[in-house]
Amino acid sequence: MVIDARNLVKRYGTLTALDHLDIGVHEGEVFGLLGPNGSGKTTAINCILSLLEYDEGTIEVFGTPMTPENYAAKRDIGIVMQNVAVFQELTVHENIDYFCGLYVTDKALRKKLVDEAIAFTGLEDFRKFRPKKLSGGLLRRLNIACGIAHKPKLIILDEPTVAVDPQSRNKILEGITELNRNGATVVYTSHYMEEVEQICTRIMIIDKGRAIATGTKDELKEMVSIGEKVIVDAEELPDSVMAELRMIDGVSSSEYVDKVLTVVSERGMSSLEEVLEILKRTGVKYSRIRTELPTLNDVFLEITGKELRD
Ligand SMILES: Nc1ncnc2c1ncn2[C@@H]1O[C@H](COP(=O)(O)OP(=O)(O)OP(=O)(O)O)[C@@H](O)[C@H]1O
Repeated sequence: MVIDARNLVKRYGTLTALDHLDIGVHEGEVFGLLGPNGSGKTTAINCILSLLEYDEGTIEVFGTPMTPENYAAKRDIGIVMQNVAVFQELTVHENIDYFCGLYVTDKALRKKLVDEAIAFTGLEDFRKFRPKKLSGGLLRRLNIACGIAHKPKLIILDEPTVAVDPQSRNKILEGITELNRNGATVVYTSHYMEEVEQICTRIMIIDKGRAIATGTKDELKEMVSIGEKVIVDAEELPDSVMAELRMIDGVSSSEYVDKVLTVVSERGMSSLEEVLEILKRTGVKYSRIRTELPTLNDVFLEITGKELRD
């Protein structure tokens, strides 16, 4: 296992930020830590990296106990923190060279690695720029380049796309997938379920410092009792039609709010055909129709009773 953290407890005064949390990350995974703001993602990462003391538990990284002095392990870890941490007085190139130089002393090798990191993050045109001249998205890309230039075996990214424009966000997500394809194990924290679904091979959903579910996105979605949702924009919907919709075999709930009809089926069931048949037969005027499969938000909602994006 690349990371084997067991029974982690971290308290800040009376607040328990990590509550007997186990995190196991296997080689080659893109492991997603998904949870709302304040659920303990950053705290968990900081404990794993030995940047933060914890109250209980054990942590091994690359099979060795993780301590602040475990430099052998640290050399093989790339960290991209939530807050951009670069030197304002250094250029893009100098920043990446500085961080890479913490791990790589051979100048020729370092030059090659820095150039690769610049190309990888698409910063070629900004080599000589200082951070304050960069947009938010480019700054994030610089932050990533600084964390990964030395080609670490394990890359930990803590919410690297917060407040990033869609173009940079896509570039970042594609880049992470590519790093993984090139052999890095990745730990990715986020409160955006779409991102985690897009790039992570296995996901742990956490809430209040506790793991509430772990698995592939398909495994997690199998945990929810609902199946497909049919969503229809309809100007008007008489109660008699609502009553008929509720009678469809396998429908677990239906509601009509703000001119939007939502019919939810039980797991493994679909009601699209019947919904359409009833709407047509009863002459209900409708416009847009779409279906949605369960999301990770539904998993979160069903287990915790609240939305992931509170
Ligand atoms: N230094 C600290 N002192 C006291 N409480 C803290 C400290 N750092 C974090 N906390 C609290 O611990 C809990 C977990 O915070 P943490 O930052 O790990 O969550 P997170 O999931 O990373 O959230 P975010 O996405 O907002 O960073 C929160 O309730 C937070 O307020």
